[in-house]
Amino acid sequence: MLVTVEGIDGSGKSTLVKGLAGALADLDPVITREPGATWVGEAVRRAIAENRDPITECLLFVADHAAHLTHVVRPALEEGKIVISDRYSDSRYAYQAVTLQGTMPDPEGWLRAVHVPFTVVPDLTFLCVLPVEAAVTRLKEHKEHFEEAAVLDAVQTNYLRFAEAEPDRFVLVDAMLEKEAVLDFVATEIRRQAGSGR
Ligand SMILES: Nc1ncnc2c1ncn2[C@@H]1O[C@H](COP(=O)(O)OP(=O)(O)O)[C@@H](O)[C@H]1O
Ligand SMILES: Cc1cn([C@H]2C[C@H](O)[C@@H](COP(=O)(O)OP(=O)(O)O)O2)c(=O)[nH]c1=O
Repeated sequence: MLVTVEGIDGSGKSTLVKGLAGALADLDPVITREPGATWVGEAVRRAIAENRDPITECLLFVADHAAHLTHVVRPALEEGKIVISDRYSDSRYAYQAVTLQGTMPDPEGWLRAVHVPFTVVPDLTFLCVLPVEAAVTRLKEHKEHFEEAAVLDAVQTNYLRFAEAEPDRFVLVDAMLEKEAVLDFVATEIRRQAGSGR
């Protein structure tokens, strides 16, 4: 079963995924992430730091996804493992649809067409949702971050649109709850879905 965790920067994804490793230890999940599950992530970090060309950056994110699938996701799924990924293809559809605006007519359509022939669609996607101002406050307090509030707002609007279009795959998570409550909600839902044989 492939589970992904999505949401804007500062929505609590990394905290949640770390918590899931402990809370679901008996299910022996493979915990992974995009970008950075393979060496390609280093090229992505460099592209983000240099902040030059959005198409180059986007294609590096896609390359990171391809390597992630080949070296981590597919092998683990073939072994029957539960795979939990902190970000996955919906991050591209949500973020690059914004960063590629003005470079081509229909960035989201292009991104989806690039992924479809080789990606593995998640069984379950948790979308961590919170007011953009709350995410920005958390980020300012605790870590470096890359995106402006206006970008994060557009990204979150995209994510919510995806969730509405695929209600069977997406589960909305109230990211304003206490960390423990978020973890408990998501861990319970993963156990329920794993038990139903997804
Ligand atoms: N539910 C929560 N309530 C309050 N603060 C949180 C919560 N979850 C995470 N945080 C804090 O917010 C910051 C960003 O969280 P993080 O997990 O790194 O987000 P992301 O991976 O989505 O960017 C961290 O300092 C983290 O401790
Ligand atoms: C995976 C992915 C990430 N990103 C962005 C989101 C983040 O701003 C940045 C780094 O991702 P990440 O390290 O997950 O940041 P955070 O933990 O703060 O959410 O890259 C994309 O723009 N497209 C993608 O496909």
